[in-house]
Amino acid sequence: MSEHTFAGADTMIHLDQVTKQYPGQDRPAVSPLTMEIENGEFVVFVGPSGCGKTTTLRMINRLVEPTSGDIWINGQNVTHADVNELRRGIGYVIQQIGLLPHLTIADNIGLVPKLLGIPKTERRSRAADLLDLVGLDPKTYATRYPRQLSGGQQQRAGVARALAADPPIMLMDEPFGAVDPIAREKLQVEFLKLQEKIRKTIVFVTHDIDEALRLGDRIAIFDVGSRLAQFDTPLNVLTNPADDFVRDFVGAGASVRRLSLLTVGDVLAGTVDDDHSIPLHDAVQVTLKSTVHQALELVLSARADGVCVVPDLVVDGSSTEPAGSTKFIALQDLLMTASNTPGDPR
Ligand SMILES: Nc1ncnc2c1ncn2[C@@H]1O[C@H](COP(=O)(O)OP(=O)(O)OP(=O)(O)O)[C@@H](O)[C@H]1O
Repeated sequence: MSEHTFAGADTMIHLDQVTKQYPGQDRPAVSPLTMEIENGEFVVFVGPSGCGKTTTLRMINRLVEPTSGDIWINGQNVTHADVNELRRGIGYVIQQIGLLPHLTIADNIGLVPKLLGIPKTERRSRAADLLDLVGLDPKTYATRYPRQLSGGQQQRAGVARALAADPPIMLMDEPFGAVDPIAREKLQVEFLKLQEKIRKTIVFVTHDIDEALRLGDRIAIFDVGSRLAQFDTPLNVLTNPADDFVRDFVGAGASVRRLSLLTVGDVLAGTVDDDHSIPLHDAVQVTLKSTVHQALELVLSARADGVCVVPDLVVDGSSTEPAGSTKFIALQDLLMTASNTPGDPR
């Protein structure tokens, strides 16, 4: 395997001009695509059906072999490397879950560790730890069979199984696609908390723009033929859509989505620091990390004049902000942020 020479030092996955032409198809499923994903980054592929998201994802662990181009993982060219070795470092979660019905949940999770020769007692305790991590009580669920779990619970067990060999990379193809909207939102929130702990490099495919905006550090918006229309942070996608395709894909409601991503701290950072007098009696308190959406809800329900931005969480008795940094943002300025949405033409 040759060493990588040109991508950034922190790059975990580098797709370099990869293409996929399936046999018998007129057009390539993926035309030359180049992208870099950093170590510990959560990247979401989103786009209309048939634009090559799954094909691209599967080229990373070579479930689909690229027709041309190179795949680099952590500085190594793995385009022609041993696939078993490659896949050991890559967890894979799919919508259909793929838990084996005749094995208990603990044995399903222990499958890959077993192949790696890890002894039974260690496999058991690792399965229990992983079940804990994904929010399933091992005492209850370790000995159950997949059919004895709900769809959402099976999905969590699928995530635990993908994490069993502690791979640095996780590929996830519509993992929450089959669960109902409420369970899905809960899984998303829990999965974000999990990612804060495990800091894996994650590539996640979805059709759902809201899921993409909620989860991704960056989102890759695919157009037909795998044209990468935009690869950027959720806020930038909403604020500065690269073209009409992205603008249409994000669609109506970009303003509201943007307000859920923009924090009060972002608003303050963009304002001139003139000396506002603070009418404390008419302001509700928020922190720098509150979203503009939350701030507006509070102000409107309290019929206040604005928000008083108090320092963030107090850690060890000392705040993370210097004393005396309390700022006031008037309702009209919050509303200006709401109307200042270049991402939403409507
Ligand atoms: N095994 C295959 N053989 C031939 N063509 C295929 C194969 N798999 C996918 N394709 C075609 O390649 C294109 C890209 O498919 P892919 O599944 O990667 O898209 P996608 O964006 O993930 O779609 P979806 O969101 O519907 O899952 C489609 O036109 C699809 O029909």
